[in-house]
Amino acid sequence: MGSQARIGIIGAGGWLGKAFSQSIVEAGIADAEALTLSYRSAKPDVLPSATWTKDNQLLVERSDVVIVSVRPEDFPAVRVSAQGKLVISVMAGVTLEHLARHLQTDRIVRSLPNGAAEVRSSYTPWVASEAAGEEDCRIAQAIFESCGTSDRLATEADIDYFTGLTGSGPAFPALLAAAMMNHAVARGINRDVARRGVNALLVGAGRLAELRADCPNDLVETFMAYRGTTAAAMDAMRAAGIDDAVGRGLDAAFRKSIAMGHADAEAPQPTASA
Ligand SMILES: NC(=O)c1ccc[n+]([C@@H]2O[C@H](COP(=O)([O-])OP(=O)(O)OC[C@H]3O[C@@H](n4cnc5c(N)ncnc54)[C@H](OP(=O)(O)O)[C@@H]3O)[C@@H](O)[C@H]2O)c1
Ligand code: PRO
Repeated sequence: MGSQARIGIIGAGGWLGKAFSQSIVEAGIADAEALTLSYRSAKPDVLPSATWTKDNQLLVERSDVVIVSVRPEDFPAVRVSAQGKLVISVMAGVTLEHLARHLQTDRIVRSLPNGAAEVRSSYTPWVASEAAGEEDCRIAQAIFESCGTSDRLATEADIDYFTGLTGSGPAFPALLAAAMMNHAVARGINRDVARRGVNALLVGAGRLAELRADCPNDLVETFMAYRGTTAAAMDAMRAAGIDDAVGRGLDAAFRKSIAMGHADAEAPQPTASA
């Protein structure tokens, strides 16, 4: 499809929809003029040369590839027929089977990016339906790589697991950083200074990980080997159950993703209309 790909994004006014529409143009996968972007409330003030619409069926008709980027609870209200089109979903917990039934196409890629797509640093795992062809998979992978890195996974259950691991993932360093900042402020450190310090270490840790590409266990051992302040802190955090807490969190995210898929299966069948 090259630069002539006609791509539609349902929910293009949202966090991921905006990131994808911009990264697709930046990467030269499609010109802005070849994008049809839908919104529900306010028309976003980006990509003015794309076609913006509230009509999702019109979007489907104008597109070869349709990306669905609404929240899972809003998906039932997206009543379109995408027969014969490639659909790429970024929605958490919405199964391939439900996507095919609801959108009336068997060419589906189910993916799970993360919020770092906004800074073109998402990690996006994906799976494809049996009917999705080689060219479908190639364009999907190119779209994901326009805003970060990506892997095709073996099974749909793996996507449910990665929904917590990397889809929700950027929230977890943020959770750790919030705990650190709260601790510093409780110790009487100025809030702005604590925020700058903690934000800087998040960015620095990310850049170090990018540069060294070490296994996280190796990085932990490198710090442990000093047997100094860092090891004292990490020993205390482990003794307090940090590994168990993280495991419980990832299990909870996996269960939630599966439960969302089951809820979909019980949802009433929509009637296709614009
Ligand atoms: N953000 C993440 O970190 C992340 C990571 C992985 C996967 N996801 C998945 O990605 C999807 C989008 O997430 P998000 O964070 O981008 O959510 P978001 O910021 O809330 O964006 C969703 C957008 O969809 C719009 N919308 C809802 N119904 C619509 C309709 N019928 N037609 C057109 N637009 C419609 C909403 O419009 P309004 O302005 O009217 O609400 C909103 O702008 C979700 O399914 C989520 O599970 C998100
Ligand atoms: N954000 C969405 C959620 O929390 C999907 C993964 C990350 O459900």
